[in-house]
Amino acid sequence: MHSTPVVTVDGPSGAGKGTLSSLLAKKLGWHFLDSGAIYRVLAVAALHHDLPCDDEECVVPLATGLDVSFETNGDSTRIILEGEDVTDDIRTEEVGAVASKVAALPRVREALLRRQRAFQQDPGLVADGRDMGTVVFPDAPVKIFLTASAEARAERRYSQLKAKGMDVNIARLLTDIKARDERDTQRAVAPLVPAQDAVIIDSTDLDIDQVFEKAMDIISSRL
Ligand SMILES: Nc1ncnc2c1ncn2[C@@H]1O[C@H](COP(=O)(O)OP(=O)(O)OP(=O)(O)O)[C@@H](O)[C@H]1O
Ligand SMILES: Nc1ccn([C@@H]2O[C@H](COP(=O)(O)O)[C@@H](O)[C@H]2O)c(=O)n1
Repeated sequence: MHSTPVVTVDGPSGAGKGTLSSLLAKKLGWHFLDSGAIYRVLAVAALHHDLPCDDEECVVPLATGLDVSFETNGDSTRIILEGEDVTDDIRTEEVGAVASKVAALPRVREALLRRQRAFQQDPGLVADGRDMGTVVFPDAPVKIFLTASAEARAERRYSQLKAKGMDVNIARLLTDIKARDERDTQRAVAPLVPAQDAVIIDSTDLDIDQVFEKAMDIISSRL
């Protein structure tokens, strides 16, 4: 068994996993894995290469040889795919939707396992995703499942995209979030479910500081 500690943060889209995980990683001085970014990069690569995103035979070789690097400089990380900076391109709702399609392919998930586990390095790792506590790091000593109502998550996404100057529609965002929840929870392999030993935080009525405080309490009690 690996001795480097891992805190896993799983949950549905827009629950605040990325925000919480990066705050925790900073506070603890640990590494941070944004596993969703890997699925998003794979989605962009499939789109660039014009591959059918639901065809396992086509996507598995791409996942296995995915030429991606995460270049961290202080607080910012640039994501480079095949020599091209795709940091901003991977964050659209469209790419998120394609990511959830490639993520439903069992052999694609298998092909990305080793790449994700390689992030487990001293002094510790905070891992953000859907199956961090159930599949990728089942022995993690601290597992958090962060959720919020679909309406709260759509509102958060709306504010986030509006702040970036994007033209967004809240009803459409809510529909997209529900569709992504459906795909992520109903897929045959590594569906989105809390690990049996996860602590659930419902952030619907909590601000970021309150969520962070709860998570730090959980970590202190388990480590
Ligand atoms: N508790 C909270 N209250 C209000 N807004 C929040 C809260 N947590 C996060 N947010 C905001 O919600 C938006 C989405 O958060 P974030 O990107 O961390 O979610 P996520 O779960 O990582 O989503 P995804 O899985 O789709 O990447 C961000 O703008 C973030 O600032
Ligand atoms: N461990 C994970 C992480 C992500 N996914 C899929 O990727 C999509 C995009 O993820 P974001 O967290 O960046 O929104 C997501 O909807 C999942 O389908 C996954 O399957 N497993």
